[in-house]
Amino acid sequence: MLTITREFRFDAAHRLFLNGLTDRENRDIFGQCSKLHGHTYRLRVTVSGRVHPNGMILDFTDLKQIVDEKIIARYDHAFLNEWDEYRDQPTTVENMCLHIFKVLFPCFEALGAVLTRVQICETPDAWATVTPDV
Ligand SMILES: Nc1nc2c(c(=O)[nH]1)N=C([C@H](O)[C@H](O)COP(=O)(O)OP(=O)(O)OP(=O)(O)O)CN2
Ligand SMILES: [Zn+2]
Repeated sequence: MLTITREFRFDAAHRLFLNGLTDRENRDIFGQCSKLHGHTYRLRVTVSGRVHPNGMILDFTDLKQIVDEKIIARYDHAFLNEWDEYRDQPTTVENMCLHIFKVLFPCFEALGAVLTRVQICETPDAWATVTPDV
């Protein structure tokens, strides 16, 4: 399969916790990550589709515009826990990937491309990846 990928970066703060638990209980589960801290996240977005006569699946500029508008504008320099999508679930890279995939999929579908992978790196050596169900 032929795909194209663009990488984005955003800085955001978060803390990992479960609603309804005490600070002590959250600290037992999430350790230091239950305290407020931040990351420079790297987000990789991959799409596939047919190669158009211009030689492109999708212009990287259009890909960037969509991701900037739908994701980066909301998440860069944000406190992630404040967003509705994380009201009832922790701001792990797993949940972030699942949410971003859900948001972006229809945007690329409207342009005739298929979102095939979303990957978020929280640190240089820890990340999550989501691909569509087959
Ligand atoms: N499966 C997941 N595990 C963890 C996540 C996650 O999103 N998914 N997130 C965190 C925290 O956000 C934490 O900030 C991760 O930072 P990290 O530096 O990796 O923390 P560590 O203590 O594990 O690494 P050190 O290199 O020892 O500082 C935690 N887990
Ligand atoms: Zn963290």
